[in-house]
Amino acid sequence: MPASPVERPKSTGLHVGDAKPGVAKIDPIIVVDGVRRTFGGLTAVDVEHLEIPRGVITALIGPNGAGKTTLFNLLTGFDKPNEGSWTFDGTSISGVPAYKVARMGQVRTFQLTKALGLLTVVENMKLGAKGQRGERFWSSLIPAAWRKQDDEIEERAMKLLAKFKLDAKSNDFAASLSGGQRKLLEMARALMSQPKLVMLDEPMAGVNPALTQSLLDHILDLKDEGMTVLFVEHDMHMVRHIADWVVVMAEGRVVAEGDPYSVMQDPAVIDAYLGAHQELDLGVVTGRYAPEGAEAAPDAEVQEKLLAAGIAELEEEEK
Ligand SMILES: Nc1ncnc2c1ncn2[C@@H]1O[C@H](COP(=O)(O)OP(=O)(O)OP(=O)(O)O)[C@@H](O)[C@H]1O
Repeated sequence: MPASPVERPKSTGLHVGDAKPGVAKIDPIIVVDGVRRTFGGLTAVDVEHLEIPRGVITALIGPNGAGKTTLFNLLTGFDKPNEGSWTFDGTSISGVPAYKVARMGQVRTFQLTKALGLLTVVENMKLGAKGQRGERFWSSLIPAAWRKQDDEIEERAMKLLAKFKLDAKSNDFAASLSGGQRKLLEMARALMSQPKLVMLDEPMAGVNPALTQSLLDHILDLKDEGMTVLFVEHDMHMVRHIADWVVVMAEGRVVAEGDPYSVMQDPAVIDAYLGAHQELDLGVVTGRYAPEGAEAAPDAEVQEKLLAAGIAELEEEEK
């Protein structure tokens, strides 16, 4: 039997006034204004105003094609908008390239590509370290300084790998890892740069149940260690139990915001996005339960709305 998880309370009181799209946060780490990105005639992102709260876990959800990944790419400097601006930690970073954004403390996980799979696990980790002296011309002329820093980086990498239970695999090719281990490596690599904000793109995709708990615990640990987490995810069980705040996008816009319990009971969100598979409760593995007064699994009510929307019937017919 796995040990009972330590209960980790959700953060509340994050916003000012009613929870509606664009609502101001008490302490935002990211503030987005008028960001629009089009591809030909298609508007992929059209966000009027969005604030991401600091020091907590925010989920970005929405149907396929809602613009979540495009917004991630814009905020991290991997893509450029047609218009709009945003700040990170009070500094404008619109138009700042990805490597500089990462150096400022805002990192995202990126998928282990084929090329990175041909590097070892520890080599992947070293790529995540920022400001490596060996990259700079003058200091690279002093091999002793370079080696000392390389040793420090390797030591940090091995400590993180031990935390993520990947240390025994440090010299294996990254391509040999399982889907879940890859996700852990992607997260560990992001932490090499000691970030303030970690952005995770579908952390649960391809993860088998054996590693689910470990992955969720690591994400909750990031928050406990003082980092802000923003993640895109389709797995609603995870969103409900991990997120302190949820932002819903559809057709490029932010259509709803709020704590997970309210957002997931919003009929507009259910209609637009949620399936009928809400019956599982992850509180048992994450130690995150619904606050007093909120229904963790509002199954009967949700089921009713789904029936009204014709979604539950559809599921029945498909069986
Ligand atoms: N490079 C591109 N060129 C053309 N269209 C693009 C490009 N990138 C994204 N799009 C389009 O922009 C829209 C938003 O895509 P995006 O990938 O951001 O959505 P998403 O919410 O992340 O979806 P998913 O959940 O399926 O990953 C989609 O209609 C997509 O086809």
